[in-house]
Amino acid sequence: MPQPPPPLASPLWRSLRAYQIFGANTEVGKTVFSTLLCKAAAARTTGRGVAFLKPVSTGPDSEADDRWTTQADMYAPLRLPVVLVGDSRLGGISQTISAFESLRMRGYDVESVVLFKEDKYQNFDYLSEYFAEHHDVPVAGVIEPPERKSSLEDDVRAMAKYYEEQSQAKNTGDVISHLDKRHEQRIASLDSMASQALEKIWYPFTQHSLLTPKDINVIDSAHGDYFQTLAPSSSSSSSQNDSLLRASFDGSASWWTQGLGHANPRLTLAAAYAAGRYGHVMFASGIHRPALELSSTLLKGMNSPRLDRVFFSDNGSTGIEVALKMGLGAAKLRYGWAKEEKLGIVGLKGSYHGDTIGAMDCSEPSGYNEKVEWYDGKGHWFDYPTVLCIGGKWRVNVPEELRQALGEDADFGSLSEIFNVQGREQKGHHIRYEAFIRESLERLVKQGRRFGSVIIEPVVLGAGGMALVDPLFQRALVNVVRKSPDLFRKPGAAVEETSSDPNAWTGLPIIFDEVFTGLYRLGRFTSSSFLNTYADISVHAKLLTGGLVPLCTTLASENIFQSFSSQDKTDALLHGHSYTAHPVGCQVALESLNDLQKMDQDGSWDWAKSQGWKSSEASLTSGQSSTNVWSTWPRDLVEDLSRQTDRVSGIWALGSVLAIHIKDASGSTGYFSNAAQDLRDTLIAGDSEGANGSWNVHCRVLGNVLYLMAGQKTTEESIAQISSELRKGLQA
Ligand SMILES: CC(N)[C@H](N)CCCCCC(=O)O
Repeated sequence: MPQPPPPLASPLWRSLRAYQIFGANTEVGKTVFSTLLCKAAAARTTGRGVAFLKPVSTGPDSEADDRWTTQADMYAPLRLPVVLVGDSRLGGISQTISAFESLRMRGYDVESVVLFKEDKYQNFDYLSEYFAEHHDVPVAGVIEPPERKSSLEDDVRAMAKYYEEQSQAKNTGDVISHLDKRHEQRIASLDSMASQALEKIWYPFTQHSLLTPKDINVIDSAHGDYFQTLAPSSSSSSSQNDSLLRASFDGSASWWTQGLGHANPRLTLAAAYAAGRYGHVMFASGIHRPALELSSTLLKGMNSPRLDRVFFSDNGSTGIEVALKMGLGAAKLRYGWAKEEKLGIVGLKGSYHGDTIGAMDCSEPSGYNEKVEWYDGKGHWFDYPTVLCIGGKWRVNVPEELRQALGEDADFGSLSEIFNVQGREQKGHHIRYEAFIRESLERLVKQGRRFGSVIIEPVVLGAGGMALVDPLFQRALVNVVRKSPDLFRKPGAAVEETSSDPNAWTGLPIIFDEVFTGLYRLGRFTSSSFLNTYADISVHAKLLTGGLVPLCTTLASENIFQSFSSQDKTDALLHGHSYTAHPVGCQVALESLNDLQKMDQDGSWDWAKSQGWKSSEASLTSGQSSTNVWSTWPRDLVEDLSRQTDRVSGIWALGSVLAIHIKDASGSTGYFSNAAQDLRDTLIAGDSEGANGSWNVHCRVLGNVLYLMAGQKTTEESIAQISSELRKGLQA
């Protein structure tokens, strides 16, 4: 089978300069200007060649090379500096400005506009002023070529004379000088960025004293799943002939946000449209189409009888704070707790719901919060069984301390079998879980603990170390809490009336933090579906906007919503960010969700599902399709790597996430372990043998866990290439 080409590096060399000529229209003189610029450049580069390439033909079917993508989109990953040939004819001003804007919106640097100077429409005069004033881009005018002669010979002679004269004209020379200057500036800027960053930036989740310039990922641009980063060899003396940039797979999906590809033109256009139509508009007591349509799309996609209302905020952390206010507020009201009777949350060990202090307080004490002055963990965090592939077997691992209550580790034939929660319930697997949870809660309540909400990340605990939780345990937790209002009401308080609303919360409001796990990250619209249950409050961000802009939504049931309704203004949910429901985010989210849902429906992920995940297991008797639990990462990759038991303690893959738990010789795990660092360094060093330069995999680790997160548009070829790097990296 022919090998797919390695990921594409944007071409940028110290000596060789490459430019792209775009025309604002047909017949504007692309060939003439290309010839003039090549001749002018050749005159300056004694002994070195100047080459010109017309990569594709357009036009009618019989002449066109490609009809499926615009050329502006097709070449975008190369991000060559652009010379735009403007249109000097009637209508040419708007043609030229539109072309410029379309290129700029796609991330091109239009360095120079060139066009014919002619007297009738005088577009040159207008455009020179326009581009100088609005974009600081120089416009060069060149006299028009001579009229076509009747004889070919005369015509060739006249054009040769024209090219000779105009390539030496000052205006043409100025274009080349300007391009040279901009080239030098671009490289100088890339060269100095890392050291400047060390002086000016305060990085997130980074110990600066350990940081050197070489640790800083200098990103020139990004496209699809790849950053274009400054290659380590770029500063060496041999670099005159090496591309300064290399493709770097964005292995953390830019901190779990990326789904539809960097610089996705549809999302960019959606953002530009909303910015152009609204900018940002105040949302309290207002409404705009993008927010309303997004709310309907989200609620419909969640398909939950318990979710009716959408509250907008900025990012996952703030969306969680909103959810906590909703859940704790509703519980306090229902059970009649006084203001000073503080309520805690029920959660899971290692959970992490955001970096703001309220969100931190619902995580157990850990390295993340131990030095945060105001941190005050408020809750109980259950330990739980996790799922890992170990030595080729899919296993539910029960922590040592829980074995007496929950039983021993159990092996399953596949991940799908573990996720068949209804099938496992029919076999009674949940009974010990439920008993353990009920007994633990009873004990805590007897000790005087009070709870106001359950908050969990369905299935995967992200920042807590990419732990894949046994979904049956989380389902048991939800079910026990819902069946146990007796544990949560204020002692001595009258038993509350049963609500006529079948979807009213019972026990405690259940909050699902789907910020990382939802919206197809794990292969499904909502990760709650893995638990086969519905939340009362559900938080969504990250993939919500396909990876372009921050936005968060907290969805709630009508019943929760009504808890805040009274004649007293202070009973309302007094919360609202300045950029609440910003139209740009809403429009981008709408576009993202539509695209993701379309991909789900049209079988875009069939290639991934058929990589070993689509099997017909006899155990799947409850109408649950085995293909519902699948990953972008091939099953044989996961199972093969899991057999490297000398280095790997376990591995799992679900949706676009692959998590490798590396053994730590010192026995320590968690964020402060360094066990996964070697593998990360190997992947970052990259494949130096790529045909058009080296490429690498940029990723982050969570202590002893190295995870890779593909996008929802990542191709089978990319996954195969990265899988091969991973196999090599683990053997190294
Ligand atoms: C990205 C995100 N949701 C959280 N704010 C940070 C999670 C911890 C990541 C730590 C790291 O990458 O070093």
